[in-house]
Parts: sequence; structure tokens; C-alpha cells
Amino acid sequence: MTSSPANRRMHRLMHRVIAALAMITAGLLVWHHYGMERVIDLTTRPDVRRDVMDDRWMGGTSRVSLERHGNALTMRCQLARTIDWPACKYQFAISDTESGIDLSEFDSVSFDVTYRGPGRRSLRLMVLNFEAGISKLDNPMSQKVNEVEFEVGAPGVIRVPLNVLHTATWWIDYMKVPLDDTDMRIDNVTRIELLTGATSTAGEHVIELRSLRLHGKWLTADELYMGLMAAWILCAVSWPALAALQLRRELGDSGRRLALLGEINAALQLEARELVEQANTDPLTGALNRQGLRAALMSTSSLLAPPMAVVFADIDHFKRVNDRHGHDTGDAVLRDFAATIHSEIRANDKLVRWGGEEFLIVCPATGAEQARQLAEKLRAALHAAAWPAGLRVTASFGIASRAQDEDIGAVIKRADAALYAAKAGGRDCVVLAGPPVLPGVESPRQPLGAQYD
Ligand SMILES: Nc1nc2c(ncn2[C@@H]2O[C@H](COP(=O)(O)OP(=O)(O)OP(=O)(O)O)[C@@H](O)[C@H]2O)c(=O)[nH]1
Repeated sequence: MTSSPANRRMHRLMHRVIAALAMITAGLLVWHHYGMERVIDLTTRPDVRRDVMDDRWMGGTSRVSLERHGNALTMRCQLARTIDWPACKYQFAISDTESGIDLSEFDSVSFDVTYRGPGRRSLRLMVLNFEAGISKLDNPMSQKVNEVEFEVGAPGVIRVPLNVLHTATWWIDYMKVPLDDTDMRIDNVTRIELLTGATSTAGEHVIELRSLRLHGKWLTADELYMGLMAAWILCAVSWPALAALQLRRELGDSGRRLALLGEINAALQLEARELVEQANTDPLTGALNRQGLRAALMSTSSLLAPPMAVVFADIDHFKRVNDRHGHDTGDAVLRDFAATIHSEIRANDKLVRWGGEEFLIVCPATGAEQARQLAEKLRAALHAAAWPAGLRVTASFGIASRAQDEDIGAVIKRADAALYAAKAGGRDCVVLAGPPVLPGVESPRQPLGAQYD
């Protein structure tokens, strides 16, 4: 089956869509792997409060101060080991309420940091998450503490993955939370803190923090895969749907075209029938013409099956009608003549205008005597009819009945001869032709049959 131009267009379009989708998929996967990075810089965000704090609120004696140089925050900490857990810390307050920010879609946090101080140099990252049912607004210690401690080496950027955070055991003890609630969660973070290490040596610790950034992707891997899968499924589903739609449209079009062709065909057939009818009909009287008789004989072979007869009818002194009353009255008489005869003959009989005022009636399934009776009936009907201009119109009739195997032309000839005899015999009468002449014997012009009037 050849495909239509619309079908080919749709296939080309679908191939382009698939190629584009494949390129977008590959591009997104590569971009997701190497880029698509979303970064929140807590050292510059205006809605984040940055501050430092020491351990005096816990009874310690450490002292901390903060210097700001542009975005860089330098914390000077005189760490005194007068309590169990001395510490100085940066505080990045994101929210004072119970609605923090969701960091679960971020995968790491980076610090651009320089650390000078005695002993082991490490920092603790604490991410405080406000958890419904556990945390209370009036108790800052009730926020879930997720922490990790990491070493700080040479000045530069340290990147800490967020999935290494764990819920601080001291916080679990302090809050006495059930086991089910001890998982690390960072979906509602209100504060991020950066503290000196748990085992830091007493003395001056100077920490310069040039940036603290959260890193993630604009789309998580799951979101990306789900989105791509949805796009491919949509594409796979829409192809057959579009193809079916296209097929339906084309079927509709061909149906409409077929219907139109059918209408055109019917109109042409009607026109052809009308043309054939016109070609076969005498326009003045509506009777068949000679061509019409030929067509009728060809299409209906039973017309000639014996017994059959032909009747010639010729209007008497018709020339006088024309001469005295004009051609139009003559035409009207011809029309009425044909109509009168038509109303008297059977549906199977054929009325033919043979020429001028001469008519032929072909009568199938009719013997000589029946044809004679018909001619007499017609003669009487003409007598009884009302004619234009009060005329009295009569006609002469010549009849021939077809002998077995006789040629129709010969039958007509005999009927014509009988008509001639009727005219010669005084008109307004019926003459029945004699039997056909045997081959080799010359046909007399005078019929051998009887005359009736
Ligand atoms: N009005 C009219 N006249 C026609 C038509 N066809 C033939 N005629 C006329 O019919 C007349 C026939 O005249 P004739 O052949 O002499 O016959 P007739 O006058 O009827 O005489 P008979 O047949 O001997 O009785 C002619 O005058 C033709 O012009 C026609 O279609 N309309």
C-alpha cells in the first residue's frame, strides 16, 4: 500500500521528534552528570543571619569575636578547656520559625576556609532540622542535630557530602527520641553551624571562612529519569494514536471523495440517459424517432417476436392544415395526434414519428386482426378528439403483420404499401397488407389485403 503525502509528513515529523528526544535525553544526562548545578551561598544570602558564639552560655570560658572583610568572616576563638565540650562556632540562621529550607535535594556543602590554631585542626558541621512532633520553638536544643567532623588542611575549598551527616548521639540522649526518629533528616533546616572540633586544643584558633556553599542539582536524578521516561512513554503512546488519527482522517477523505465521485457518476449517468432520450425522441411530439426505434429494437428483442404487427398512420390532407391555418397550428395538430394515439395504445407498443405527418406503431404480441382493431380504435379516437382551430382531423392506416423470419424492413415496407392503398382508397380508412411476397417475385405496390373504413 502506498502511503499518502500526509502520512509521509507525519512519519517524517515523528522521526524528527524521536531524534530530538534522543538528543535531549543524551544532553540532559550528560548535563546532569557534569553540571546542572544549583548553588546556595550562605555567606552572601541576605536572608541568612551570620554570627559567632562561644561556650559561655554552657558555663565555659572560651571567648570568640568576629571580623568581617567583605563576604569573608574571620572567627577568633580563645578556646579554654574549662568544661567538657568547649567550642566556638559560626551560626548561619536561616529561619527562626518552624519552617526551614529543604536541603534533601542538595548533595554537598563546601567551605573555603583557612584555619590557624594549635593542635589538631578540625571543624564540626551541624545542620539543625526542625521536626514536627519533636522540636519546639521555645527550645533551640530540641531541633534535630545532624553532624559530621572533618579535618581542615591547607587553605582552600573543602567539600563535605551531606549524606555523611548523622544524627548526633548526644542529641538523641538529650532528647530521648525513639529509635524510629533518629534518622538523619535535613528537609526542614533552620540553622547551619560550624564549630571547632570536639577535641580541639586550648589556645587561639583563627578561622577565616570565605564561603559556605550548598551544592545540588536543579533536578534530582530520580526527577530527571522520571521526566525522561514520561517523555518517551508519551512519544511511544502518541505515535500509534497519531497514526490512527491520520488513518481516520484519510479514510474520511476517501469516503468523501468516493461519495463525490458517486454523485458525479449519478449526474453523468442521468445526463447520458437524457442525451440518449433526446437523441431517440422527436422533440415536437415526444414519440420515438427512427434512431429511437432502432435502439428499442436492439434493446428489446421480444418486440419482433411473432405475432407482431406494424401500423402506419398518416394524417389526411395535412398540407391543407398548414396552408390554411399556419405552421404553428400544424405543429399543434401533430402534437395532439401523437398524444391521442399514445393514449390508445398499450405501454409495450412503440409510437414512432416516421417523418412529417407519418407515424409508425410497432405492436408486439399482436396478430393482424388485433392490429386492425387497434387501427379502427385509433381512427375512431381521432374522430372523437377535439382539434385546434375546430379542425376535423382524420388519418389513413396501413397494417402489416410480421411473418415468421420476415425482415422488419420488409414488414414496414408492406405496411407502407397498405397505407398507400388506404390513401388511394379515399383516406380515413384502414388497409391490411397481404402476406409477404416470395423471394424472386416482385412486390406489387398495391397491397393484396382488405380495406376497411
Ligand atoms: N406543421 C408541420 N408540418 C409538417 C411537419 N412535417 C411535415 N409537415 C408538412 O406536412 C405536409 C405533408 O403534406 P403531404 O405529404 O402532401 O400530405 P398530405 O397533405 O397530408 O396529404 P395526404 O397524406 O395525401 O393526405 C407538408 O406540407 C409538410 O410541410 C411538421 O413538423 N410540422
